[in-house]
Order: sequence, then C-alpha cells, then structure tokens
Amino acid sequence: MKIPFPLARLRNIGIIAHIDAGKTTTTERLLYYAGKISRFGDVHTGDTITDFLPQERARGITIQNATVSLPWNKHVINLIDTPGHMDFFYEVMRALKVLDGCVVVMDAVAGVQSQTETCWKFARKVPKICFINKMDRVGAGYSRTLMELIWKLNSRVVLVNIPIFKKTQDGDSFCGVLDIVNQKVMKWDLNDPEKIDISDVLDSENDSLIEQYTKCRQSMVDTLSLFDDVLVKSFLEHADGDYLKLDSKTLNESIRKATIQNQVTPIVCGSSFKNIGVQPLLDSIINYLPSPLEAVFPDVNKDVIKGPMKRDDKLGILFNENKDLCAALAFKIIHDPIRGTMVFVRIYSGILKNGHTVHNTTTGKSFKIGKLVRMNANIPEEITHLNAGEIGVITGSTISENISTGDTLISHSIKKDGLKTLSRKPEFNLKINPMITPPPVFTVSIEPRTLGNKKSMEDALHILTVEDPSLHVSHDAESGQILLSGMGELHLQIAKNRLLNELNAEVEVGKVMVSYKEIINKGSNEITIQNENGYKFTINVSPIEEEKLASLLSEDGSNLVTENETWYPLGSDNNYLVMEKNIKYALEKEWPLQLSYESIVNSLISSSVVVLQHGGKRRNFPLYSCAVKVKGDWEIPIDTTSPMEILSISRSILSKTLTDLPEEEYSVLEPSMNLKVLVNQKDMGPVIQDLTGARSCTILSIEEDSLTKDENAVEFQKIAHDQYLPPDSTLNMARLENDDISKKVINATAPLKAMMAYSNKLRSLTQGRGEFYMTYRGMEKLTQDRMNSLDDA
Ligand SMILES: Nc1nc2c(ncn2[C@@H]2O[C@H](COP(=O)(O)OP(=O)(O)OP(=O)(O)O)[C@@H](O)[C@H]2O)c(=O)[nH]1
Repeated sequence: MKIPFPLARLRNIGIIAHIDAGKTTTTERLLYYAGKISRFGDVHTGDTITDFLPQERARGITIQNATVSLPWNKHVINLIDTPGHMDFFYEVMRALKVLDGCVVVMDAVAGVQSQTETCWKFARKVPKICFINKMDRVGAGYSRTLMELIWKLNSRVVLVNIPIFKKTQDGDSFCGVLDIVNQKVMKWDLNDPEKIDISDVLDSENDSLIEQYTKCRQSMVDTLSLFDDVLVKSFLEHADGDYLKLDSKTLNESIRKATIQNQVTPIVCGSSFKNIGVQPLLDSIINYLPSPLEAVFPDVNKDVIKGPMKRDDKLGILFNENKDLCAALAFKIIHDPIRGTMVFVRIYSGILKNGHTVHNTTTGKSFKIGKLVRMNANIPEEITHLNAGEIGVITGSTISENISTGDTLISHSIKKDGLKTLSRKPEFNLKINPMITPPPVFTVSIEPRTLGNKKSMEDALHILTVEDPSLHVSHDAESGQILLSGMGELHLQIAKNRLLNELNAEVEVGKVMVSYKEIINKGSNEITIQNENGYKFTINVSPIEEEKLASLLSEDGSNLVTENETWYPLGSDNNYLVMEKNIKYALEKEWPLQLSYESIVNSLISSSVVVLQHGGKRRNFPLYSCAVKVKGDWEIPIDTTSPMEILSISRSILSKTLTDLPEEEYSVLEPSMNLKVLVNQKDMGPVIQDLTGARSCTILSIEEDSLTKDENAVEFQKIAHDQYLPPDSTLNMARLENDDISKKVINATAPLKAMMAYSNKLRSLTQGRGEFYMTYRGMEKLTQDRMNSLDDA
C-alpha cells in the first residue's frame, strides 16, 4: 500500500487581502517557482491559473476561491486564492473555515486597507504571515506599512526579511531582500526570474546594511524571547548573549511556535510582479505556518464529542478516539458542465475512499460517493482516497441532492459499507459547525421572458444558490416576483451575467434595490395542534434578544446547544429554529421512530424558512431575527416514513401564530453600514455636509489615518515604538500633520440605501482623491422619516 504523505509536511493555506493587493499575481508566482507552471500568466492578459472563470478574466478580479496544490522543499502546499472585493467576502469566510494558516498580502503603497482589516479580524484565530508586496512601486513604504499593521491590526511582528534597494538614475530601485534569519543578502536579476545573487551580509561593504541587519536581529530575538524560554536559554548559553550568533534553526523554530500560537506575525516582503521575494515567501509558508497536526481544532457539536479531541500522525484529529471514523466538511459546491456536481471537502479525520458509503449528519441521509478528485484550479486529477488534513473533491451521480455547503460527512475509513459499525457510536452524529451566511443587503427581481422559460430559470437559480450560499432566492408574496438577493451591487451583477451567459437562462433582471426586512416586536401566541393521526406540535415565534444569542453563540457563530435546547440557523436572516429536548423520545434508549431526527428537524426548518420568508404584516418584507420555538412535547407516529405531514402542520401553525399578531407589532428594518471615508483635510467640509445632510449618516469620529482609537492602541503604540523599523523615506509621511498630505478618516454609520452610487459623488466632491469603504453593521429599524421616504419611493 502507498504510504500516506506525512501530515507534518502538508500546509493548507489561504491567501487573503484587500482587492488588488496582488493575491492572484503572487499565487501565479508561487506556482511558477514551485515548478507547477513553466510560464506565469498575468491578471491583465487574463491568463492566470486561479482566475479561470470568464468573468474573472474579463474583469481582472477574483470572484471565487480557487484551490491549487504545489510542492516546495519536500512539502505540499494546498493553497486557496480568495477574492478581495467585499461583495465576495463569503468566499473568504468559507476558505478560512477549512484552512490552517494564511498569507496576508499587503500593497506597500496603500498600506493596511480596509478589507484587509476585515479579513484579518475574521481570521483572528488562524496563524498568519504577512507578505508586503509591490515594493517596486514608487511610494512603497515597508516600515510605514508595518507601523500601520502594528497599530491597526494589533499584532507583534518579526521581520524575517527587509527590503534592499539599489541606486539608479531615477532614485532607489527595489532589488532584493536582506534575510535576517539566515544572514543573507538576496538580489534578483530583473531579466532572469530564476537568477538570484546570494551573499553573506557580514561580507558586505555597506555599513548601513550591516547596521540594519544587526538591529533587526536584536529586535527579533527580543520579541521572541517574550514567549520562548528555549530561545532565551539558547541565546544565553550557546550564543553567549550575542544576537548575531543565534543559529537560524533555533530562530526558525521559535518563530514557528510563536506564529502558531498567534503571538507574532512573521513579515516577508517582495514584488510578485517583478519576481522578487517569492521563494522566501514559499520558505516562510513551510517554516512558520502550521501543518494539520498543529492547526486549531475545528468547532464541533459538544454534545457528542465529550472528551478532548486528540491528534494522530496518520489519522488527523481523533474524535472520541475513534480510529475508524472519517469526518469531512463540505465547504463548496460547483456544477461542472462535464463532470456534474463537484463537492469540495476538507478531511479532518481518517481516510475517505472512492466508492465508500457516507452519512450526512446534517440531513441524516446515507449514500454512496462516486469518484474523488484533487483540483488544480479547474483541472481535476483522479485519486483513490483523500487522507486526513487534505482538501479534495467528491463527484458522482448521488451527491447533488445529498450534500449542501456546510454539511458534515461521516464514513468508515476502512470498510466500504462500514456505517453500521459507526452508527452505534455517538460521533456518528458529529457536526463540524458550518459557516454562517451573512445577510444579503441588495435584491433584484428576476422574471422568465416567457412562461416556457420558468423551469430553466428555476434550475439556473438553484445552481447559483447552491454554489454560492450568500445568494438567496425568495418569492415576493405581494408582487408574485422571484427575488434574488446578494451581498452587493457587483455580486448581483456577476450573478446576473452568469444567469444570462453561462447558465443560458432566458430572464429579465430588474434594477438593484436594498433588501428590507421586518421584525416582530413581541412574541406570538403558543399554538398547539394535536391531530387524530398521532401528530402533536406546539410552536410560537418570538424576537431574538441579541444578548441571549451572543451568549449562546460559540466564537465562530455556529455552536448553539444549551441544556434544554438546540438552535438551528434558518438561512441568513438571523432566524433560528429552537428545538426543546423532546420529552417522549429523549428517554428511550434507542431512537424509536422510523424517521430520523435530522429529517424531522429539516422539515421544521423548511417550513419555518418558507413562512418567515413570506414576510411581515407591514410590507411583506421577510422576517428577521425570529426564534421559532418547538416545545419538547412534540409527537409523531412511530411508523411514519415521510415528513410531509410535519411540513404541513408546522407551516399552518406558524402562519396562524404570525397572522394573529397585530400589524403594530411588526417594524421595518433596513441595512445599516459602517462607513469609513478617507479624504484630504481640505475636502472634509463638503464631504461631511453631504454625509450628514442628504445621506442621513451619523458621524462617529474623525481621525488621522493610521491612528486607531482602539483600547489596545496605547499598548501597540508602545510595541511600534520598541520595534526596530528600517529607514523608510515614506515612514514620516504617515505622521505629517500637513493638511494637504495627511488624510483624515471619517467614521460614520450610514443607511445602505443612502449610499447607493456614492462613489461618483465622492469622486466629484474630492476630485477623485477620496476613498470609502463600507462593511455591514446590522439591520436597523427605520426612523419615521425614512419610513416616509420608503412610502414615497
Ligand atoms: N507594481 C506592482 N504591481 C503589482 C504587483 N503585484 C500585483 N500587481 C498589480 O496589481 C494589480 C492587482 O493584482 P492582482 O494579483 O489581480 O490582485 P488581487 O489581490 O488578486 O486582486 P483581487 O483578487 O481582485 O482582489 C494588477 O494590476 C497587478 O499587475 C507588484 O508586486 N508590483
């Protein structure tokens, strides 16, 4: 038998950052230097490996995650190139769910940009290294970017390498890096991407370089010594307290430990476009980011995994020490015109084999899987099995109706049909908590061109939403229209193009509108139905108290089990199905019903989603932040095999209890955004006037760019002060108080509706110098004024 690839030599990583930081260009160079491609493509010519969708090539931006695998120094790196545009943030969220570490790419001119901040915060538990890219550009600021990183992202840094420049007629030109760990000067040949001139820094005749090296080393050791006693011992005993004598192996081990513990971020720099600094980035991925054996444990339902999870060299994570168990998470689904449905999975435990039967713990269904493949961007490679820690794809005719994004799959690692053996163990019900889909904020109406096009429209919409769960389809009860909702205007534009051009749907798409919701202000009556067929359900709906929800949610927002209740998310509108522990069946030793518990829950989920989507009494907008509570006294006949009656009973109770609530108990909500506008001092007046006047924004603060009012700011300002930063002509610019140069940041909250087409307005108010970023803040009740403007619209 083939010996499995050692898990310790595997890296599952993502590449994340603000739009245009250079993620795809960097990925392309990583593939090139790893020997996976013989020439690198370019985002301008639309021939990169990871941006393979027609729309990605046409627009030069990444829209969906692309997985590639590359060898480096006897290791394998599975890498996901993620999109940087905020409309596609769900892609980043789902990649981070299955990755063990990530590379954060920064544009050395732009510094720490807003979407990088968002990604960084979301990835707070994931070990990271940072690649300061675009060092070749005029205005690139290595130390200025680092300063921002420390202040804005609150991280300690370890400078693995720093930039070096050569003098030219036009000034300094970026040509290589000074490797602080290995004491090397590395200079790349601009005419030959393979050629590097490497020398010992101490042999250099450049005193300033030696001084920078010495100071960086000292700063590195001082930072690492805060966390690592082994390093301190080595420094004192073997290096005689001399910073330069500490060997690179000890340093690398220490950086690795501190990175995996999330205590420091190693920094490397370069220019992907000019092929400088990419090989040291590859080394750093291997040296500092965790293997699956060192990664953070996945978040699972604690009711079935009672003891601590353990790690095994070959089997990955052991749940309840079960060595037969294979557990995987489905994190992405695509429909390939030739290969059919393809489900991307991350294996956490055991081995998944071709043709084995798997059990979906989310739906309660079991089925046989077809072929397994490993994807390199859009090129598949057939394989016989997937080992723990690996990322791969399941294909086969049975999977399309049996797996959705976020489902946990269980299989027997050895026996082809070994589910019977597993089904007696508690971990048969293991759930790796899925990612939560963010609420959509924009909507378009979709109509078939003719009645005959209705079926093909529904099929196309089904494919779109299965592939991208951050798109939602609903039905407007009042107008009878089908509505497609998403995360932003670009998101819906791309979806529209896919519908028309890729999926060939004959549809008319309306104009983009903001998604409104409704909320109930108090709980509805509890209604019980008990019928002669032996069904009994008691259900009511109440508004969710945010504090209660926050106290229940695990850190990544998905594990909701209390002593008496389990909370199941209902789509993306912050609605939940709350199942009380069943009084009758919970006491039985073995499950007495024909129908699985999962299919009962799934029926209740389906009916709740339909009724809540049907909308509130004010404007029929979908209901938001509701808990549908099913009391624990429910009963169903023991021999029922179909959930149909559960669907219809629960739907009728829910509709009735919501209809009984008077209209005054419903309120309309609109999406509210956190807004950050960067402008020069002299443009502030008109920008603020426009925001507070026509756009009803609330200004929260006005700050200097790159300063943070965060409570950690003082601590991190001190860290920034203590950290040695190499000389950088742009460093002081960040601190200049000169009104013409220093940018101000206006922080505000804004109703999304008022911010539509804001980029044109800001451009005209600031002669193109202003920038703005928005992130979703939450749904807010409409003020009377805004309610009136809704009436007028
Ligand atoms: N000068 C310079 N330009 C670069 C460098 N790396 C990338 N670029 C350019 O930056 C632009 C964006 O590069 P991409 O690689 O598409 O950036 P991205 O982060 O993948 O973008 P999204 O995936 O759309 O978020 C392109 O014009 C690249 O050629 C670099 O090192 N130096």
